[in-house]
Amino acid sequence: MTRRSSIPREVGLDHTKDVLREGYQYIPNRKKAFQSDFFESRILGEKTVFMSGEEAAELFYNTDYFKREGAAPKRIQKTLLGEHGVQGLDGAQHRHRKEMLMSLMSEERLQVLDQTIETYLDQYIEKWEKKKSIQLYDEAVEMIFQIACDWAGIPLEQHEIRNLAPKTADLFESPATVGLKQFKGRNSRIQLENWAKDLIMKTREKEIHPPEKTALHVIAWHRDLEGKLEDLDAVTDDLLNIIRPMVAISIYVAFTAHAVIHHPKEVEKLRAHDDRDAYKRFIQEVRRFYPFFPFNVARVKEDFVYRGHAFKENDQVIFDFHGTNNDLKIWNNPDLFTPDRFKDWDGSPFNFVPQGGGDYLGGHRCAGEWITIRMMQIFLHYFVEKIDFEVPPQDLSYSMVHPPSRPKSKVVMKNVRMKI
Ligand code: HEM
Repeated sequence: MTRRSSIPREVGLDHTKDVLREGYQYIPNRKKAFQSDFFESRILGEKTVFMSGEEAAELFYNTDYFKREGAAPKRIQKTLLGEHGVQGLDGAQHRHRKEMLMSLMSEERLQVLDQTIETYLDQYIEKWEKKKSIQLYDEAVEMIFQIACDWAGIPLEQHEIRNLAPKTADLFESPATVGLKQFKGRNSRIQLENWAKDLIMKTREKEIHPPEKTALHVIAWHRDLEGKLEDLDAVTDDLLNIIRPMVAISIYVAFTAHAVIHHPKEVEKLRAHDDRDAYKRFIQEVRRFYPFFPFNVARVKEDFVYRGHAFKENDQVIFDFHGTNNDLKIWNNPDLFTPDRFKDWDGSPFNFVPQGGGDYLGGHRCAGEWITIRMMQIFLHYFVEKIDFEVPPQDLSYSMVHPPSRPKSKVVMKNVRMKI
């Protein structure tokens, strides 16, 4: 029996190649062509409902309808996420682990992070002053790796910084790749898992003593729902779920610098007012405007009907982050970089979703959104108020096809100087 549906369907056997060819624009292009926020297509040999926009976000993040178990493709688990992370959990197990991760995000711990970021930035700027030019993205990867480990209570040897910082970047640079780059990402994941496992075992065996409330301490001593010490593979992924995405903020740091370079009038506004809200609005606009993760995948929990479409248990669904952040129904002139639009933003958890939507504890919204915003704000403050730099000719364009995108030149800055 064929299924009836009011959702438009893209004809053809399989559209995986179109997804790879069009990248961030695959869903928005069809949304426009079908004049619909929902459409059905086939990718990786599976019938899939694609959805975009505010209503779609509300549906996607409803855990009565969708689950994450068995949703993420293996190539993403073996690079970005790990096979035992919270991303693949549902229900009570998910909530229990997510509560532990969210406990790391207290105001007290975020203030410690703010200070740590400033300390490292001051040290790095001293180093940059001695160089003719720097590549901001690479510097940020190395610096934020140390910031993350310091904040997480992880002891680091000098040689580990050079070895592990770029490997951490491999995890978020490789998921959408094939061949050698994918192989490199998988290898880096194995090495980082060994490193994280070793840190957790040493903590449990009291060979090292990370301070209380740090991520390493909290994660290593976490107990499961039955009160037993959490499974080693699970906590290994939890620890990497802190370090890896903190390092990934390097991409946003590069895009923040990109926005500073391209929007001098907006920078002038920041200088004129120097108020925290203006800085926050600028950062929110960076997160809305620039592409990061294009979309995410889930599976239908139990049969249900929505918009006349029969969703069947285990069907694949994909939700569009970038297209929602640029949706004409939500944002006026989404192609313009306009931080002031956030003066009127209603704060909905479903219409601005650079790091997912919905609820932090009950759902899969990113655990590190507050860290991301604060770290970006501090970097922005340094770019605007604390340092001078020149921008030599370079290719600052970025891809709208291959995720995660970033400025091609990695943002070269010349003659970086601390302002007097
Ligand atoms: C670079 C900036 C970041 C971006 C663009 C980002 C984006 C995302 C996205 C799109 C999701 C998936 C939401 C969903 O499942 O639908 C997610 C989940 C997650 N993120 Fe982030 N993130 C960032 C930074 C961070 C940071 C700094 C941390 C931790 C310190 C973090 C920890 C997590 C965790 C643990 C999850 C899984 C949540 C769950 O499944 O319940 N992220 N993030």
